[in-house]
Amino acid sequence: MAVSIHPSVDGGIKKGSSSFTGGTLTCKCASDPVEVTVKSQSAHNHICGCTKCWKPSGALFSMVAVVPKDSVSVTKNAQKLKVVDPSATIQRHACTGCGVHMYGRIENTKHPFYGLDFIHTELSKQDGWQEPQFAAFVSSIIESGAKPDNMGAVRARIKELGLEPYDCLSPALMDAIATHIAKASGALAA
Ligand SMILES: N[C@@H](CCC(=O)N[C@@H](CS)C(=O)NCC(=O)O)C(=O)O
Ligand SMILES: [Zn+2]
Ligand SMILES: [Zn+2]
Repeated sequence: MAVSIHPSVDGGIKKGSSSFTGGTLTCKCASDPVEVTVKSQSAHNHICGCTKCWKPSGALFSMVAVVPKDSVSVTKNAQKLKVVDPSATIQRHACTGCGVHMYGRIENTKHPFYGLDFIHTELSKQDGWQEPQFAAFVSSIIESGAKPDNMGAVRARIKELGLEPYDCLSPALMDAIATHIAKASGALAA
């Protein structure tokens, strides 16, 4: 049986729609669910193996994308949200009822990704969100208890799905982060 990566990709990756302009994310509470409205298509969608990103139960990976923070608003039951780890770079606002992370925000204005919020588009009923582009922090699944001996099979399955596995972010995003830092330090002309 194929290794299960995440329910949104296990059956094959379905392309998003270039005309899609956003939708609503709903947590998993049976009553009074939190609702977040996103008025934008998502970008840089990827699966993430790190211990900090929210994963649906049983999944090895999370699926997470970014949107401009100004396109994100909490439209129902905001009182149920709480920041999981206030010391983290990404402030993940989770539902205190079901544990789902509704959005993650970077408050540090100097951070390379400041202005972008992190969202899990699987929480939306709408079709058309950008499909995942790569797999990040693959080795980190071991930190959640995945068997090191199975990593070859996990990476092979990710490749079979058409995604490239990386142990940090993708080269394009790592280059963007390094460029931002080099411009801030003066090593590169701004
Ligand atoms: N190996 C670590 C990696 C954590 C990590 O660096 N996660 C990345 C991808 S989400 C990140 O940008 N984290 C910032 C944060 O969590 O605030 C873990 O699994 O906990
Ligand atoms: Zn909830
Ligand atoms: Zn992550």
